[in-house]
Amino acid sequence: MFRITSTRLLAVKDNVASEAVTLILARGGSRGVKLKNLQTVGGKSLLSYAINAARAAHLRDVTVSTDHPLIALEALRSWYKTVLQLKSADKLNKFHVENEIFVLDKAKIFRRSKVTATDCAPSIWGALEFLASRPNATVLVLLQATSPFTRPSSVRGALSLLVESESLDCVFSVTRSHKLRWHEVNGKIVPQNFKTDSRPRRQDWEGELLETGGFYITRRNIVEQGYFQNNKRRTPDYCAFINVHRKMCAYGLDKLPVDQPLRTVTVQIEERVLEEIFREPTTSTTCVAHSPGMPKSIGWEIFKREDLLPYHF
Ligand SMILES: CC(=O)N[C@H]1[C@H]([C@H](O)[C@H](O)CO)O[C@](O)(C(=O)O)C[C@@H]1O
Repeated sequence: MFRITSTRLLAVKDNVASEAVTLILARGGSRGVKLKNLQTVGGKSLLSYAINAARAAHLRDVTVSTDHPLIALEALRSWYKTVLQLKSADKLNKFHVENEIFVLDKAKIFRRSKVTATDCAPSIWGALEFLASRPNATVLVLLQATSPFTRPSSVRGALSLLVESESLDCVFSVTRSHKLRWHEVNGKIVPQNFKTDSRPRRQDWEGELLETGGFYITRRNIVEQGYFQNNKRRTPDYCAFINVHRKMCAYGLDKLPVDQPLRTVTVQIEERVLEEIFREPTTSTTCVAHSPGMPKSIGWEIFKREDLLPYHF
């Protein structure tokens, strides 16, 4: 498992990273939640979180691919908070079209075709359609708007990891889980990742990696073969995994605190606590909860929420 550090972030070779293109797929016809990409969390649309993450990660070439005018408008609004106030025709005339992509300064909107925006179309179709218009791109960064907590530093770090390591074909976001899974077989429940007579203890088990869906960074040749990930071998030889914030995985979108201000300070503290426990699972709970700069109540709140009590001592 790789950890992204700020030193690594500084080491990004901009010339290589510049061959990377970032894509946010945001179709209008989402079935489960209508116009899902425009739904808000903490007062901001899911799409704007993805755009902001891309901008904060200093990704140079970011495109939103959509088949829906409101989504295109929201993409522009997120790029330029004032775009809705652009009343002068002069400003609007600055739009131009390049290879099917509407460009307004740095904001790019790709007109997604109906075929790649249907219910049964997988993301890879949208990615392939877009890449066809970008023959010089060697790396695709796919950001999913359904993960509003994707951290810019994770994306930037993941991209540098890929561009620095020729042997890597893809880097995508995962989280580590120690949950015991069961599945149903003919009306009976059967343990899936453990045996009932030897239940793993958290501290003796490295857990499992769960794909969070936050981002997928893949070399062009792999995408052209129809995949975001290759399955040649396990990490770190071909795929690398970034441990991203557990929250993305632990909370479904439906459980997010919709339209309530996000407590970002808590998120950072939470990450510190969890990292500490992953690094040293035998650390005492009291020790972590009382570490310098850690408000006591928050420490305990995190343990409770993450089911680390009473299992973590
Ligand atoms: C890159 C990719 O395959 N994206 C797919 C994601 C991820 O599989 C999921 O986010 C992983 O958690 O799921 C969907 O959004 C979904 O099921 O509606 C479809 C989308 O095509």
